[in-house]
Amino acid sequence: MSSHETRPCVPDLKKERLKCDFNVEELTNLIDGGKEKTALRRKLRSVISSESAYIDPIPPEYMSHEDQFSNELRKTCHTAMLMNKQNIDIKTLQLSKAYIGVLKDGDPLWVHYHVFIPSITGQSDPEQQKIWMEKIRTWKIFGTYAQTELGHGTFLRGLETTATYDRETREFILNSPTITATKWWPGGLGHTVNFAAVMAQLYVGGKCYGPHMFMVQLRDENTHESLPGVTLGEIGPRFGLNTNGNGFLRFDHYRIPRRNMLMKHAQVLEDGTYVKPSHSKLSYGTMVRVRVGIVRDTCIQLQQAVTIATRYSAVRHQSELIPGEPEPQILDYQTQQFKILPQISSVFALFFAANSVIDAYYSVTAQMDLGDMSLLPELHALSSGLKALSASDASRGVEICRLSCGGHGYLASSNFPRLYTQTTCAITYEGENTVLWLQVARYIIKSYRSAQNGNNLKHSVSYLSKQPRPVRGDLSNNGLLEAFKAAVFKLVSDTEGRIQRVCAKGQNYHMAWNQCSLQLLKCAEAHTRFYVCEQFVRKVEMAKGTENVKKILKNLCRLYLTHHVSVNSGDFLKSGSLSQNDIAVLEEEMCSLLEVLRPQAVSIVDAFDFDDGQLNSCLGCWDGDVYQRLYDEALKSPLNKTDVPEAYYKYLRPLMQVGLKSSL
Ligand SMILES: CC/C=C\C/C=C\C/C=C\C/C=C\C/C=C\C/C=C\CCC(=O)SCCNC(=O)CCNC(=O)[C@H](O)C(C)(C)COP(=O)(O)OP(=O)(O)OC[C@H]1O[C@@H](n2cnc3c(N)ncnc32)[C@H](O)[C@@H]1OP(=O)(O)O
Ligand SMILES: Cc1cc2nc3c(=O)[nH]c(=O)nc-3n(C[C@H](O)[C@H](O)[C@H](O)COP(=O)(O)OP(=O)(O)OC[C@H]3O[C@@H](n4cnc5c(N)ncnc54)[C@H](O)[C@@H]3O)c2cc1C
Repeated sequence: MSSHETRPCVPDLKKERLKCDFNVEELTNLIDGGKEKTALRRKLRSVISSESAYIDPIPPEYMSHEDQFSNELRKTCHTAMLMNKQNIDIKTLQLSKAYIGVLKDGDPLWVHYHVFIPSITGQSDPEQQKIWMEKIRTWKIFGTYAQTELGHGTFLRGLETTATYDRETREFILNSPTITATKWWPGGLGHTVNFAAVMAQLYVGGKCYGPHMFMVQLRDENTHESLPGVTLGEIGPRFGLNTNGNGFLRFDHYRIPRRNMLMKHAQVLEDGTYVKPSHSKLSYGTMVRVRVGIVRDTCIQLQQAVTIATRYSAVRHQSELIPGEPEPQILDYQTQQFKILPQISSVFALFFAANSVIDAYYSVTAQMDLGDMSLLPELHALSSGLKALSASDASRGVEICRLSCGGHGYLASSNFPRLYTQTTCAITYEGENTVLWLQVARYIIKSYRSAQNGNNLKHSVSYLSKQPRPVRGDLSNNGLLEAFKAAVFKLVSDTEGRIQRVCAKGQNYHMAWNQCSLQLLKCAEAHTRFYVCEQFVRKVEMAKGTENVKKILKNLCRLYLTHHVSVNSGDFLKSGSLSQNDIAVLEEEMCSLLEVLRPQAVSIVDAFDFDDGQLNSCLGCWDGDVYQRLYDEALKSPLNKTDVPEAYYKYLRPLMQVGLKSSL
């Protein structure tokens, strides 16, 4: 049973928690990766929760843009000091769930820790690392990842910032030749960081060698003033993440030493000789790493949203289910269960997928460090697909959770608006989703063709070697995975056939690709969905623990499978891997699973173990005292400081005094 079991809560939630038939703490440990990790997370959380510096002086919604930024910078700097005192690695803290809730609308140093530092460690040679990492460790250098420009974010070969080698002075000259060459978006670039890892087109002896990365000082280390030749600023208010300090940057023939090119993979020697990397896309390595991390991050955002929606749905009563009877908890409506429970299953699907892609990342990069690049294309496809799938599933999931809370879900005090803006931007950053889906499709089509030519395929696409033949009527988990394979195979073979047909009509390959890109997107998503389903099934099969926790996992896994078969039933029918009757049986099973899981829903989300400070939501609080919290939060509005606001005297009263002349 949960350790929270004895804390007071409203009767509805008490009743829900008493229904719990599994060990909540065991599920928490599973999600954390073991008992010790739960203990560590809670220890970190208790350090964080006891810090008065993290209390916002007023709700940030009521602060100016400038004050919001300053308040978050204050907290992020306090964290650095605190972790230093406690001898805790700040990157570990930031990736831990323990830190959730401290920064409300973005961390101006997030890109420094999780994109800039990995760029330095992953892209510079040992000598460069030694120099720069020392300065990073001693807080002399804070940096960002400056790649995107006003004119180009996706198409990196189209970047316009140039880094031209001057052999005489052994320097690179950085320049922004056009307005569209302005770096635009990098987190912290506005007014926080003093350095940046800058992606620029490398020119040596008049020849362009494509995008390469450079370590560039932007501000004076003592005064923090921008250096001559560098123009910096903030890009203005955004849909969300308004305190990330996203900035712009222009160079005017700005010189940096030759050794400021990051030289782990490619080099420019003093005499201007270019030494090429062992794989042309190694300079894109940071992006692969961050895409992998995003899967885990979006999963945690969805955990917060489903916790809020589930608890609120247990507390909220509305309408009549049976005429004349008391209003039921809205969680008793099947339609409400259908909004929320598939999102809970999605959390677990993303959780297992995130773990598996993180493992793949470390094992492939270890091989790459030994010089074997053969698995990079598969890792690129896998990380791109999972980044795209997790970002779009999680942001859709957060929005469904918000809608499931009716009007109150629209209030800032529900915390849904922030959660949504945090999750939806992951669809765009680190590779826009459509673009990444097309990268996955490219890998799948290439693999399919390679198999047609008799070659062996890498593990994740090996099922594209030959037409899978699922056993008709086998609706077990393995049976459904086989059906998935057959459905994806059919999508891929049809799409590849269509590309060939378009080409046969005289169209060039690239135009044919574009004409088939809607189907290509479908192939990519279906392939990635299959991967996620397979990981879910296998990880649940392997899960250790008590029978009741395993039962919860099995039911959630089954809900995930039946839900996604139902949503994509057309693909299964077209491939002949499932019949109409199979689909009807599976949809009925999905509805029964909603009923089976409903009594456990509150306890499952309790297992995510967020405290109220982290959820920051009137609707999702542990005790369920929703209405009092909503009322108290409304009273904090500055407009409620006076009964009659000043705006009344300025605008409304003069209008009322004039009166209406015409009788409309
Ligand atoms: C283990 C990890 C643990 C922890 C990680 C830590 C934390 C992360 C956690 C969470 C994040 C949470 C919050 C974040 C808050 C704020 C935001 C923070 C950061 C955002 C930062 C950014 O957005 S940085 C900018 C990102 N920009 C992009 O992603 C640009 C997208 N564009 C591209 O990647 C490429 O240009 C392209 C793929 C679209 C096309 O490239 P290009 O035109 O050059 O190539 P081609 O199309 O011609 O393809 C050539 C072949 O190369 C293959 N390819 C392409 N990319 C790669 C790659 N990266 N690796 C390997 N191979 C690659 C391509 O497939 C082609 O192959 P072929 O064989 O088919 O020829
Ligand atoms: C919150 C946030 C933080 C960010 N942080 C950073 C950062 O720290 N550093 C940094 O360098 N950048 C950062 N970025 C920039 C981000 O990486 C880019 O916005 C992203 O890569 C998308 O590029 P774009 O904006 O040029 O979109 P575009 O590529 O212009 O996309 C616009 C539309 O065109 C479509 N499109 C583009 N190319 C193709 C194609 N080949 N095929 C089909 N459709 C296509 C897209 O699908 C999309 O619908 C950040 C962005 C955000 C929102």
